[in-house]
Amino acid sequence: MHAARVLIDGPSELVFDYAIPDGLPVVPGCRVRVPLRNRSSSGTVLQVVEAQDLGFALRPLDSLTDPEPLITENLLKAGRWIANYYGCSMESVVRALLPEAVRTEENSAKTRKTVVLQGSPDEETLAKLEKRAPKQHTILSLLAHSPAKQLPLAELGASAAASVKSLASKGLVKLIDEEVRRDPEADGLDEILPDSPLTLTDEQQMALEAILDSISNDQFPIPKPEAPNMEKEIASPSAQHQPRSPGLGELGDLASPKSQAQSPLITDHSALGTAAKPFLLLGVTGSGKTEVYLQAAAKTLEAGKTVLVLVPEISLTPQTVRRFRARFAHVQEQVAVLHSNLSQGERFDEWHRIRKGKARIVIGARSAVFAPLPDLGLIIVDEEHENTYKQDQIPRYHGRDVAVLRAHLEGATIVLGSATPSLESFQNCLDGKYQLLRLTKRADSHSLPLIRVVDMRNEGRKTKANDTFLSERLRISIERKIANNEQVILFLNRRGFARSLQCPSCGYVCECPHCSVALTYHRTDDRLLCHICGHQAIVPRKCPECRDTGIFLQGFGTQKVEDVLKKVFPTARIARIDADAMRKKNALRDLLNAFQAKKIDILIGTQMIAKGLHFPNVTLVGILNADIGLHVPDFRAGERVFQLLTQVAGRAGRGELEGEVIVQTFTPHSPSIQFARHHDFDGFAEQELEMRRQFHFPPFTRCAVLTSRSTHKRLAEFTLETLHRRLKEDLPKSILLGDPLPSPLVRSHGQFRFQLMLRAASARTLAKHVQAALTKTTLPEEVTVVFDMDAWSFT
Ligand SMILES: Nc1ncnc2c1ncn2[C@@H]1O[C@H](COP(=O)(O)OP(=O)(O)OP(=O)(O)O)[C@@H](O)[C@H]1O
Ligand SMILES: [Zn+2]
Ligand SMILES: [Zn+2]
Repeated sequence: MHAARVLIDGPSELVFDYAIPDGLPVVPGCRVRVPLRNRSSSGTVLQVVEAQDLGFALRPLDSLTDPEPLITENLLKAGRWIANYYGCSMESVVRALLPEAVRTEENSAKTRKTVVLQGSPDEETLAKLEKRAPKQHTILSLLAHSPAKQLPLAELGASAAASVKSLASKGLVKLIDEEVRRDPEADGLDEILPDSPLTLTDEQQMALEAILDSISNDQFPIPKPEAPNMEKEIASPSAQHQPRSPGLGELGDLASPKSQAQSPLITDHSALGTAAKPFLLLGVTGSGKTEVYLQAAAKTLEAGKTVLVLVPEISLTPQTVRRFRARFAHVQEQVAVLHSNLSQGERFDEWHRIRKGKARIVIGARSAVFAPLPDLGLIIVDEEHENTYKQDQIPRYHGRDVAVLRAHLEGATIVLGSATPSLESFQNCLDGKYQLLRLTKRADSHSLPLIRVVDMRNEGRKTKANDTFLSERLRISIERKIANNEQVILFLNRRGFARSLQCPSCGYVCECPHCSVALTYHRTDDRLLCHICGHQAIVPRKCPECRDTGIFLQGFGTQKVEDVLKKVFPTARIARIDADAMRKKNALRDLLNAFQAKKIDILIGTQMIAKGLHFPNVTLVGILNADIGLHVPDFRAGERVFQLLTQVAGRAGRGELEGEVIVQTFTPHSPSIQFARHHDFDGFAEQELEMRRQFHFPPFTRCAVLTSRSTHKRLAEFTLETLHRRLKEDLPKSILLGDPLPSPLVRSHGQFRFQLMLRAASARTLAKHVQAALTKTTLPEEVTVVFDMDAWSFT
């Protein structure tokens, strides 16, 4: 006899076996109702197992909630891998796999009463009806003239029900419950004009052909990704930590002990044909990557397969989404865009449309990686370097890496695209794990914009105190553009909290001698601290380089910039995009539309405006403070600044007019700025990778962060110190263990936070060791401990 191993919905992570009643087609991934103590509960079947003889009969499960499994076998496999690798509960992963809207039964499909004509009535019947029941006659002729020979009951008038009932009793019509789609696009969206494929440039053509070759090549073996044995996200016993449940540890199919591969998820690359490798499409800004995606997607659909497109965030990439809609306007009903603001009902319908293969091209952010597309042929991850792909809540998965895994499980082709790929992905190309495709020229054959670097160390003396962020050069350029009716984007690189010390006259920044990241100033005890290794330093009263005494804390916000600019350019129309200004629904869309329509001269923004926007009339992009992001306690700081400068600069000169970029900085010689200035990704990657190798950072190690949080500062600190001591016992040589330290953002949401960083060549070794330490430690009730594998945020 077989039993279903069922994960019960709810936070307690309970797993129980239930007998499967005869004839019930229960397979892994099915949703079921089961008896639990004296009530009924819902759950997900993780496995179907041989029932053991326990000396008593297993309780049978009650029923299947859906006729078919909601989670496909491949997604269930991916889910198990995520639970293991990121050290979170399978329950939390099932929550990610099945959106709330799909799990709760109240959202079930919306239907409407519909009247369907049955055959065609003979003359005699019609004549009789016309005389005796004119209303029934009218309904029949309406139906006969409707294209589908059916009409919603509601459209037949208020009192049609009785007539329809008697028509039904005569067998002339049938009343059915027709499923209707709650169409998220039914109202309010701008009209989309269909467009057609462009003639590709040679580079685009070569990239497309490589991708298409891989799609038509079906020999795609199933990989064994590295799966460390982490159990779950760990919390205090009362809050989240529950005794280990049966079933979750048994991950035989994925947890291959031999797998040792480091980066994204692929173990034995020799087993994969060359065509099967993930592609990294490295194309300079404006090189036409999107056109390559569009044509690859079209071919995939033609081949009868489906397409998944991941973007960093739907609301921030409106132009990319619109281009997909326009290209596939002729099969509009096959496109699903998974916005975060879909209603529960809409989400339910879109999800089922996808699962049934009705929506064959899905566009969405991170969580769309779990869209249940059947026959997946192609996955595109646009702007693959974006940190929004890393989820910062349980389960803390990386959407791009899960996409790579999913592509392998499904035998699909995957294309990661960016003008500034992550060093993780680029190193995978150097290692031969990914295949690099390059677009080196802008598609419209315009040249990349000229980037000028303004040394702000010389500006302080020239300008008045209240507009020190605006150099002469930038001010003059803005004036000129406005006079010419051209548009300007000003970009403010902002980090709210972590402050570094920088000398205003020479630009010197206090850095950690061991880690080469900026030291963070802690006001409370007036000291500088390295948030990676714990190195401490006293605050210099004079600049160590130039002896200037004005060494200061830097940072100003978009609001202030806007105020000052309004004074400096009183006639200009100025608008600001930042998280505060964009709280209102559609505010971003309206503002971008206004900018497109040239109703705004100067647009000020933060990181938000760095992503794939395309405004032909923008001829000047100013970057006000290129340094800020450079001096945060994060080993990816230099990489982020390079990415931001390159992406932002890429917004200039995308039309007929030539573009100009002005970068203001206190550290004009920093490599991130210089390489960005020369549009030199390879140069940047080479020197940055050398630094990463030397200091043992990713992609050469796996890096995880262990954080303790509590409203009681001392408790949080003490807990992490205890964990640190445990971690030090029998520490494997290959693990680099950092000190327990206050987080850069030490207090957040009323909780005190302490963290330590772990690095190792193997994620598995790392996770195992952490798990062992946690098992040995009893966590106090009020403390939450969070494990973040492949951490992307160190705040
Ligand atoms: N083969 C082509 N012929 C003519 N124009 C093209 C071609 N391919 C793309 N374009 C146009 O060039 C512009 C830039 O292309 P696209 O936005 O696809 O580049 P991208 O690489 O995705 O840019 P980014 O990374 O900066 O967002 C668009 O206006 C697009 O319509
Ligand atoms: Zn100095
Ligand atoms: Zn350090």
